[in-house]
Amino acid sequence: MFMSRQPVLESCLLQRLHVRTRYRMLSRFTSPPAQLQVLPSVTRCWGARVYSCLGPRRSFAPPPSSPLTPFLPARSISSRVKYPTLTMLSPPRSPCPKSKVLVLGSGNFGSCLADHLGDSEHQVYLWSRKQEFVDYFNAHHRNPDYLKDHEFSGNIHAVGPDIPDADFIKDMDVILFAIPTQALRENLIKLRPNLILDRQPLLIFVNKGIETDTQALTLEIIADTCGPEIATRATFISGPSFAKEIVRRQPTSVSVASLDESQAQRATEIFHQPWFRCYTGGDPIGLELAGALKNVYAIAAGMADGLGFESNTRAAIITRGLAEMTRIGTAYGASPLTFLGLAGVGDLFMTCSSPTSRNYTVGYRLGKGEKLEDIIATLGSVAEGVTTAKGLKKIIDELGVEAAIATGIYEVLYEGKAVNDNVHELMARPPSRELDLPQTSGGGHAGRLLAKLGRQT
Ligand SMILES: NC(=O)C1=CN([C@@H]2O[C@H](COP(=O)(O)OP(=O)(O)OC[C@H]3O[C@@H](n4cnc5c(N)ncnc54)[C@H](O)[C@@H]3O)[C@@H](O)[C@H]2O)C=CC1
Ligand SMILES: O=C(CO)COP(=O)(O)O
Repeated sequence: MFMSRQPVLESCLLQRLHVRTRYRMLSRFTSPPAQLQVLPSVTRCWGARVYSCLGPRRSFAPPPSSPLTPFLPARSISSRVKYPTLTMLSPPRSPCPKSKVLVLGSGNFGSCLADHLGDSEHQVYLWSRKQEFVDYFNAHHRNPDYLKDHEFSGNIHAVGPDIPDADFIKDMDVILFAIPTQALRENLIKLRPNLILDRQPLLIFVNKGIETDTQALTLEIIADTCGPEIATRATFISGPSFAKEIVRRQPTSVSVASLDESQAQRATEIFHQPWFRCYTGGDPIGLELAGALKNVYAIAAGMADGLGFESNTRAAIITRGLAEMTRIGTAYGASPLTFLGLAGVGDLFMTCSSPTSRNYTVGYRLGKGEKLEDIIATLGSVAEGVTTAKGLKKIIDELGVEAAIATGIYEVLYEGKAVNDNVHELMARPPSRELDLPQTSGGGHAGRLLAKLGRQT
């Protein structure tokens, strides 16, 4: 997945002796994991390399279907079970330079990324608006609400419940926002007076959604609340990246984009590790749209699975969903290429095909006949696709692009359309050309947004 297998095998043959010698040198490592002992030698070597590259985790429970399962220790999710430290065989890239990072939002993704950065020896402050969270986290180094079985990096200190003040912020090198899109504006309004422009930390955003009332992307929310200078330098990370897999150091790759690519490069330097690859780009608008829209198609895919449809249907939803989101994105003024990247098809494929996805789960439960209010009330975590579908509908209407799947999901969620009728209506449409990109003039919505930022299209 993250490297071609042939070079891996070749380099493993060269490294095999080296790795084994180093195993013997490790006094704390008494015997290799059982899985590595029973595998054929070349495979064992590859396994040893992957295992050493991924390093130890305090929590680890590879799913039975994982392709890496044979190479990874059958570690209990309980952190009471300790495994030998193998990071020294392939240590994390040392962060250059070591940074002070404030993570806003202590849900699944905020706490997961705080852990990732803490493991890279950055000094991390994890903000929560709840005092109970702050007290519990600092006492136990665990998140009481999400990723509950994971023991978090010792380099994280929880802060809150008030938003950090100007004195605190001026010491930060990075502020990472992992707050759901609908709550971002209110938090940026609170934070803005504490940001000093000439000592502006790197601002990174990982939320995937569209603001319902305004149809604004995050870039526009930042421009509205903090001004064009801050928005232009804002950096966005998106891509197939389930929090619970990142904390287990499963190989993960993401897209990182900013209008100021030097900022995207800075973010990459902070996040990139052998188990977490970052690919930089300069189309934050496309990256944001891709991340937000894939959640709507994940609801559609889950709904089809919930109704009992199988592989043909899911493949059609993923492929037609990609065509649709590329069409919407292009009409908006984003680059169609961005939708072929990790933030586009990568994340679309993952969330449309995994019950780990909350958006897929919303769709699945709708397909099984549950009511939306009941699903939201019991999901326990945000599913951004539900609110995004509403903002997206207005964008689709304004752009005048054909987007039958997204429109159907909007009608199911907000107009009471039955899920079965939705499928029948989608299938009963007359035949059409498969792939067409809309013509854009004047840069579309992106042109207006960039003009707001003082940028020419
Ligand atoms: N969980 C995942 O694997 C990934 C999530 N994301 C995105 O990251 C964003 C956050 O998602 P999760 O952390 O998973 O959500 P979550 O539901 O696990 O946590 C949300 C966090 O935001 C906080 N929050 C909610 N309303 C708030 C407000 N008004 N002010 C301040 N804080 C507030 C909650 O207390 C909670 O700590 C979403 O946009 C999501 O799409 C992106 C990639 C992966
Ligand atoms: O965006 C995600 C992973 O990349 C998480 O997806 P869900 O929000 O559907 O769980």
